[in-house]
Amino acid sequence: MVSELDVFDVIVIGAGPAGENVAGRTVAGGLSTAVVERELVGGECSYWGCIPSKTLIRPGDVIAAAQRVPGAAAAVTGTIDVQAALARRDWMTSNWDDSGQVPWLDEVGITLVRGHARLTGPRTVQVTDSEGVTRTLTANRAVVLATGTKAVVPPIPGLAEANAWTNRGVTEMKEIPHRLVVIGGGFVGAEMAQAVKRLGAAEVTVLEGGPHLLSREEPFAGEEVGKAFAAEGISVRTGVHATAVTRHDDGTVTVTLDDGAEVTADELLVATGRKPATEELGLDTVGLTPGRPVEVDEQLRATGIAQNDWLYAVGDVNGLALLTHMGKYQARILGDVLLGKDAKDRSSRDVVPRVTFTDPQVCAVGLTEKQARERGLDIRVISYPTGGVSGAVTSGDGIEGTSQIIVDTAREVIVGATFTGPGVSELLHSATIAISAQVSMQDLWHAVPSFPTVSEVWLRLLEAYGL
Ligand SMILES: Cc1cc2nc3c(=O)[nH]c(=O)nc-3n(C[C@H](O)[C@H](O)[C@H](O)COP(=O)(O)OP(=O)(O)OC[C@H]3O[C@@H](n4cnc5c(N)ncnc54)[C@H](O)[C@@H]3O)c2cc1C
Ligand SMILES: NC(=O)c1ccc[n+]([C@@H]2O[C@H](COP(=O)([O-])OP(=O)(O)OC[C@H]3O[C@@H](n4cnc5c(N)ncnc54)[C@H](O)[C@@H]3O)[C@@H](O)[C@H]2O)c1
Repeated sequence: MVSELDVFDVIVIGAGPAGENVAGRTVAGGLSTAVVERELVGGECSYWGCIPSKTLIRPGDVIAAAQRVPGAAAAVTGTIDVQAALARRDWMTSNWDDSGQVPWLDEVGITLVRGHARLTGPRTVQVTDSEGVTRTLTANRAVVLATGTKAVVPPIPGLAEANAWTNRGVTEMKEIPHRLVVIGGGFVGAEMAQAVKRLGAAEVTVLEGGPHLLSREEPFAGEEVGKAFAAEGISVRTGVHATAVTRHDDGTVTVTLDDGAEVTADELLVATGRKPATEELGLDTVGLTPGRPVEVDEQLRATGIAQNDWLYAVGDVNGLALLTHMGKYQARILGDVLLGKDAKDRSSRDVVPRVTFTDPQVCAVGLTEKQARERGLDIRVISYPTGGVSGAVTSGDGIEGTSQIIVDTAREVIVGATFTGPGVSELLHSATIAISAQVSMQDLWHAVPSFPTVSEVWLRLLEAYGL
């Protein structure tokens, strides 16, 4: 018999940023809501993603910024206090303890159920706790999958036995390795390679299969980051593939490459992408395929199930945009959908803002040039050096980078933008607004950037467009 205590309007599986935000919205709208979490409330972002990675990047970034300013540079003479930097990371992750996040759930009235959840059929979720005790929950209105992703570990011989770091190992590190080798030069690999080097590693080598770092972004962005990495002694090898990994008895690890070269280090970070956490979720019981992302429509409703009015997916698990802010956006939209409002996701496919927190930063939103051309859009690509405006020069010496917009000439609106340069992340939201609201080039001309700010690149880009 089903206990009334186990029946909710909404059951959310996963208490990461996406799951927490759906639950916050539905409970505020009067729907009884349970969240099931098998690890820590807060998810990957709080403990092994955004928060510890950005905290570990910050000390090196601050020093680099000061070193670009004559006068201030002279004041930066010491080395980073690594123990203090790691202690701050520990504080930022609450020592991987979620007791600080749980009271919010209680305060707003969300029921937290600890354990591993799996679907057992439409609207039913079985939860198994750490003692093996199971409980079956039933949802009157919706089950929301918000289970996130896990690191992909490619099938390279020896890798599974090499005790390599994924994002978890590197964000939890207790000391800085003397030598680090990184497989994969995407978001995680690039950010963490530079963080570890700046925290004091003697040698960092990034092995990237594609032609340049940050393969999802404009090619110039990855090339500029690669150039900056070379200048600070981070070795980048592109177009290479690992064929074997060996962990030796002395603790060192060797990666053998397809060109016969070998790289030996003290730690190995695997940063080759993510896979959806849907393998043990009971997707097969509702006609979906385990291990695949849960594809959704514009209302975040899972597709591929007949007459689906109950199963939804938000955040990384739906594979649309693997970023915290996008998962939270989807959660807000879904909250409104479940409360009966006419809400739709307008941004997760084509208006996704993303920042790679390397130095230089790579900030982009919307389509890349390649994506725009693949869609057959008639475009003009306009670019201007980020360092070519007074606001960059007053910020320091050697501020370089590229600002680029992609204009759909038929509609005279921007469909993609990329800004590279040190500390330019705050520029990005201006482009996000322009793209999301489809502001015309003519109207942008009247949005005057302040002098002397780096935002003046907007003025130069519009002039280069012909305004
Ligand atoms: C190193 C690193 C740095 C990153 N930096 C950034 C950044 O700077 N900015 C940014 O926007 N994004 C960043 N990301 C991405 C960001 O972490 C993810 O997009 C975000 O965590 C996704 O949120 P989510 O709620 O969808 O999933 P998650 O945060 O993965 O949460 C899912 C939760 O579901 C739980 N769960 C899974 N399966 C079950 C189950 N069957 N039963 C019960 N519970 C379950 C998990 O334990 C987890 O707590 C980074 C990622 C990494 C790895
Ligand atoms: N600042 C941020 O917002 C931020 C930071 C970190 C992660 N994230 C999110 O997490 C996701 C995952 O990040 P990620 O870096 O793991 O994945 P990614 O997809 O960004 O990069 C993976 C890289 O590994 C390379 N690669 C794959 N297999 C390889 C192999 N066998 N050998 C060599 N190279 C190989 C790929 O070419 C690619 O460049 C990102 O897509 C992003 O959405 C965001």
